[in-house]
Amino acid sequence: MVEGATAEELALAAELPPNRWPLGPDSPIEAWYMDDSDEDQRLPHRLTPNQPCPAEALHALGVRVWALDADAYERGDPQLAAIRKVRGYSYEDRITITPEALPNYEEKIKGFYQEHLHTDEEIRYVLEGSGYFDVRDLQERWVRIWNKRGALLVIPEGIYHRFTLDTGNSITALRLFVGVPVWTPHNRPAEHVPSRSKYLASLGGNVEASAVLAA
Ligand SMILES: CSCCC(=O)/C(O)=C/O
Ligand SMILES: [Fe+2]
Repeated sequence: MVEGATAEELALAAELPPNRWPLGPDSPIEAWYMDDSDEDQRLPHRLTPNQPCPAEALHALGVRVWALDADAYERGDPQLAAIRKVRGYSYEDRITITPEALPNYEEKIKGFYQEHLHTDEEIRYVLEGSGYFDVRDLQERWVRIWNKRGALLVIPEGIYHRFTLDTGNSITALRLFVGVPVWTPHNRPAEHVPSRSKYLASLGGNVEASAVLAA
């Protein structure tokens, strides 16, 4: 139990089991396996036919999601407050990614789309617009996670991932963090970064199972 959190806060912040995840085309979050074409990164890159990534597969990779009421943000959303408290997210800022709003836009966009990992969780809450967070699964496939207004996404320390805008070309998101933020990306290969082995160890049997599947 998190110190100081009430039962109500714990319930509001609770992780949903994957079979109740708010994933799908009518939800703020949707996930699918990507094709390998090198067309514009902002296109959806769905396979034909589309192959959704099941919530259980994302959960097994350590990804966590919530669909929040973005309209409630400005008036102080109790669910977001509870998640922040229970998960210890003490830092918060806001990033808007458009050519006009983001200094060094072209360079930043390129950097976000380089496959990388971080030494902490990456936590983003979409307030406006949308974008794609791609994560690598254990068979080296890219899973594209489409995050729209209301999507709160947590991707684990040590997972290889990247970010791109979609064809809407705009996103405003909250960046949350435990303590003083460290944004440094470690571009692949980053096997020497302790967070990578920590991540793989955290997956436990999933790594062995995936090796068998990939063989
Ligand atoms: C919408 S947040 C921009 C992407 C980012 O901060 C990051 O680290 C991507 O991996
Ligand atoms: Fe990142």
